[in-house]
Amino acid sequence: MIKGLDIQYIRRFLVFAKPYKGWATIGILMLPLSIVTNLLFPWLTIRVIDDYLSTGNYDGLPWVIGAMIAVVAVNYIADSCYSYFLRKTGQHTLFDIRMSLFQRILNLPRTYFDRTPTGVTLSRLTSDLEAISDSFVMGVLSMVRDLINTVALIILMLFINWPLTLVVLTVFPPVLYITHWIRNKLREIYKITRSSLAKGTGYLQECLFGVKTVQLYRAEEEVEARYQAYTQEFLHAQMRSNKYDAVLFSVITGVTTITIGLIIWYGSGRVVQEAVTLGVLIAFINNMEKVFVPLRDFTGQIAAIQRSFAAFDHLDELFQEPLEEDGRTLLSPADFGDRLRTFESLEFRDVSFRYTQDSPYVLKNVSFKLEKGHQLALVGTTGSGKSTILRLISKVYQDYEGQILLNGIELSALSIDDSMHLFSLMQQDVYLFDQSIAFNIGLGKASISRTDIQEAARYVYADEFIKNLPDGYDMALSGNGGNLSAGQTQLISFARAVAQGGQVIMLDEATSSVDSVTENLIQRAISRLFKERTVIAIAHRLSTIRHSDTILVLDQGQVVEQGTHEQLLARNGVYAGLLNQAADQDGGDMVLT
Ligand SMILES: Nc1ncnc2c1ncn2[C@@H]1O[C@H](COP(=O)(O)OP(=O)(O)OP(=O)(O)O)[C@@H](O)[C@H]1O
Repeated sequence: MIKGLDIQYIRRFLVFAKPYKGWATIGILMLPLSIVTNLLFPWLTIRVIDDYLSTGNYDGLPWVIGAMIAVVAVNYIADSCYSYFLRKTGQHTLFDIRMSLFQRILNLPRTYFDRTPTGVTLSRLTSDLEAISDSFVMGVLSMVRDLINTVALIILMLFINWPLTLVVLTVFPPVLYITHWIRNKLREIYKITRSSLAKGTGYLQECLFGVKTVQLYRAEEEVEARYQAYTQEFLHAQMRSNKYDAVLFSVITGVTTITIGLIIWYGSGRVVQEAVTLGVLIAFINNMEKVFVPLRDFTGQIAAIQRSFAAFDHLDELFQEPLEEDGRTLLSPADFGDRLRTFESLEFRDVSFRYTQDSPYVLKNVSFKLEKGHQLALVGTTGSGKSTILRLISKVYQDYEGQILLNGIELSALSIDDSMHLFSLMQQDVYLFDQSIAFNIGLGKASISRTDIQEAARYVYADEFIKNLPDGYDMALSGNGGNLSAGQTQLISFARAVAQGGQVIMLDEATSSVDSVTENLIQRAISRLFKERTVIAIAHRLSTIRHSDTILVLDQGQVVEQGTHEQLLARNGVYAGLLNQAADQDGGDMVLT
């Protein structure tokens, strides 16, 4: 009844259980013991009734009763060990799946995050894994045991009295048909349930992230209405699945009762004719419970297992997401030797790029060269492609046309680790974790010392303000640096980039205005970097732009002008126009946006 695809999933995920096969083996070895003791009990019941109670000969009866007690005890122990060891295997396996998924998510390309809301990924790691833990690990274990027990019981019943067993078996085909039909229905519904839950979680995550904006713009009602729509979809799917669950449950309960009635009706007639003993009839009535109750539970477990198959489906999708470097042939360190030890040059040759196959080009034949010790400023109106250039250098996106040469080597042939160690990125939209300032500066450099962290902060003039904060470098940040000012956040981002130790600084200059003292520190840090390092900067402030050896002016993805500040001013073209525009709006340092 398990479809080919399901078996494929199970196989794929069973690989994770391999390290725990010792525990699984102990659990599985308990199964025959559980089955044998389960069969011995009805057999001993028949013996007690037919050989002792019906004949009035009680010699040896205490031994048989003793044996029955021992059988029950062994059955109990075998069942407990079976559940304990297999659950332990399941839970450790899930732990490994969770860690492996998390690691994979961290390495997925940016395109995945562009098209997938964060909440959807979040629900894969939380509710989908929970569904597998609750339903698959627990459900499958009891289902397998119940199924084997039921088959074994039916075989025993056939041996004891086949005509009575045939009475029982006549009801099996309709029951199996109904179970199969409802199973398919439930599977469809569980898929909807999980995807609406994921959508709801995604939206919830987005709302909580932007709750301040929601409150500021009084958008509570609008946001609530959308959340209600998602949760309502979830509720409807749940209601539908409840309906099928209820039908299934009552069908099985009804069938059990009818079959017991049939057995009593047919069996008592045979007892009167002395074709069946009383012990056999009583054992059959008892066995009915043992055949149908697992069948009823089995259908309940099927519902839970459907839920976990839908979850497997989602996790499998995530495991199938290609990693950025999948399918690419990369050069190994042996191929490029020590040509990447120090930064020499970075060259764009006719680079064109679009984010997706069906979207327009955002970079068109861009060419420039950055030499060691030089500074390059990227200038242009919003959306002209400046950040995209930095993203291509950082290998956040890779499928560009043309050539990007790092020290003469094609960038797409290098792994992120082999190329990115030469660069440090100073982001505008820096993310600060809810950890200490020291942790945030040293991010990604597990072995960095406190002295090096302080050195990096001193280099960008951040040391003084950090030392004046309560707890200094150990001050805990919260809410993405919500307890710092915008300027302080920028300085920490600068310190983080310097601590990374890259030879080329990629700066995405912030446009937001900060207080004049911090602004002064930021300007001093930038001019120090421009004097001492190789820099490629998305520059907005005239003071930053003027420090650059080369200014690249971009317009709608194309390089329209290239030169020094003086050369471009003399040209009186796009750059001069941008400057004039900024001069009209600004009082102090001009900001080109
Ligand atoms: N992840 C993305 N997916 C699809 N299109 C994108 C993506 N990021 C940017 N774009 C598009 O690419 C174009 C260039 O964007 P880019 O961020 O490089 O501009 P920019 O010059 O850095 O702008 P700004 O100064 O406003 O930051 C824009 O039209 C933008 O809409």
